[in-house]
Order: sequence, then structure tokens, then C-alpha cells
Amino acid sequence: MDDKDGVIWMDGEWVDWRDAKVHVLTHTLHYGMGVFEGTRAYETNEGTAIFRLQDHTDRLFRSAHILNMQIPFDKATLNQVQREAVAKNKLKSAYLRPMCFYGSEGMGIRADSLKVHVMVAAWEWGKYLGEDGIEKGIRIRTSSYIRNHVNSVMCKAKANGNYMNSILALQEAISCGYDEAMLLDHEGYVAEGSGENIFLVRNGKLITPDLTSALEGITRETIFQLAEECNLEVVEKRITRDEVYVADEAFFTGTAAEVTPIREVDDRTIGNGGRGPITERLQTMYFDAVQGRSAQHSDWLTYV
Ligand SMILES: Cc1[nH+]cc(COP(=O)(O)O)c(CN[C@@H](CCC(=O)O)C(=O)O)c1O
Repeated sequence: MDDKDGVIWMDGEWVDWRDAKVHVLTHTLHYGMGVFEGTRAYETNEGTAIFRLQDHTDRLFRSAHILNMQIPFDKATLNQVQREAVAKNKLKSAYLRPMCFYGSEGMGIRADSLKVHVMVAAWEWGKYLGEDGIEKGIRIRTSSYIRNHVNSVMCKAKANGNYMNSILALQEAISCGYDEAMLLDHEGYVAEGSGENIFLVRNGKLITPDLTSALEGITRETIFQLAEECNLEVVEKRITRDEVYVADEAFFTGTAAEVTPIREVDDRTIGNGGRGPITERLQTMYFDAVQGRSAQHSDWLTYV
């Protein structure tokens, strides 16, 4: 990733992509105390637009608040910089990564006298779980790693250090021949994917875990709204792994994952073994919204 052409925003300045570096004694590099966002910009007939930019920026600031980090820029600045990151890098569609991190002003767990630094990068990122995955569905397995406990890490913060858990789970799934991991919480109930929220369809209803141990996904909330528009009931409840096995349909949601059907869990075929009809309908509505074909949701788009 460090050999691209383009620019990255660091602490108020645009720097050449290849020069966007930090010292090896950068505190967050050692201890993982930082927050970030993943936001997508899509090409639309009216130009490139960032999807639910304000919601992502709001969550970035909530994440920082949870970790008691003071971001030294305001939301309007972060929103404008993300628009510029897409434009300056001449991207028609993009994945945006704002991140707030502690610098190399000091070391140690005490973490006092540290400065909060902010960067924003943007790059082209295709289908997170593969082109096939979006249409045919993916194979997932229940991870041997449980989701972080709500009192060991802060699950409502999109915090850098939380993702060691996700990486271990995903690496395990891939090493076992699957595409993604499904993580249970410490009580054994389904929480989410390594980087996605999860939905089931059963008897025409959507079912999704409550947010206790999961990230408050913006795509998850988008699906709630789209489901309401097509009179689909959404039930938030505790879900066991065998409820996933007997679901009629299942899918992941996330900015990177978008709406990805799940066709198999722990070698159990889900429903028709592919993308289910309700999943397809919601996926189509989602892509209509992000690609500017849904007049009803033009407010979700921030044109670059
Ligand atoms: C743990 C987790 N849970 C749910 C979600 C879905 O949230 P939302 O994007 O607001 O719908 C994400 C986003 N995962 C991001 C990280 C991907 C990465 O590899 O980094 C993403 O989808 O951008 C998570 O990281």
C-alpha cells in the first residue's frame, strides 16, 4: 500500500503518498490505542459521492470520545478533507480511511503527554469479499476466537486494537478454507463477522443480533431503513449458531463488505445455497442507494 501515487492528509497538510510516514516509536503502533473509520465513495450519474459521510464522521468522534482521545480537528474539517482526498487522488470510487492515533511524544502504558494525530487516505478498493461473493454468497465458519468482551475492549468504538481479534478470526477461517469468520460473544451467542454485521432471514423476517458485543454498523442501520421501506420486519435478538444453520437466508453487511450473501456456515448450506431472494432485494436497494439511483436517499450522499 505504501507505493502508490497520490496524496495523504496528515495533521492538516497534504503529503505525498510515499512520504506519509511516522516514527517507529509512534505510540499507537505499539499499543493499538487509536480510532478509525472505513467509508466508501461511489461513482454515480451525478459524479462521485461519499455514502453516509456524516454518520461515519460522527462515529469516528464517538469512538475517540469512548477512548477519551481529543481529536484536534472538527467534524466539518474531517468531512471536507475526505471529499478532497477522493478528488486530489482522482478517484471515481474509493475507500476512505480516516484514523486518529497517538504519536511518538512518549512511550509506556501511562500514555500521558501524547499528541493525537489525524490522517486521511483514500484508495480504490473493489469487492471486499470477492466479486463472486456478492452474487453467489460466501462460506463462513464459527471462529474459535470469541468477540471481545464488552469490558475488555470498547466494542462501540471502532478502535485499532480491537482488530487483532478480527484478524485472528479471519486468518483462522481462511486457513480452514472459508471466506470469513462468524464470531460468538463470551456467552456463546452470535455477535458479528470479523468486519461485518450479520443478518438472517427466517419466515420472511430479518433477524440480527442486538448490538451488545458488535460494532454499531452504519450499513446495518441502512438495512433497517431499507427493510422498513419494503415492509420487512427486523427483529434484534440473541442468536445461536444453530439458528444461523436453519436460516432461510443470511448475509453480512459492512462498508467494505456492502451486502454479501452467506451461503454456508460451518459446512451447513443456508437456504438455497446461494443468494436468497430477500437478500438480493435488499442488496439491490443498497446498491441503488450508494450509486445514486435512489431519489429517496439522496441525503445519504455527499458529492465530492
Ligand atoms: C467489527 C465490525 N463490525 C461491523 C462492521 C460494519 O460497520 P459499517 O461499515 O459501519 O457498516 C465493521 C466495518 N468494517 C470495516 C473494516 C474493513 C477493514 O478491513 O478494515 C469496513 O467495512 O470498512 C466492523 O469492523
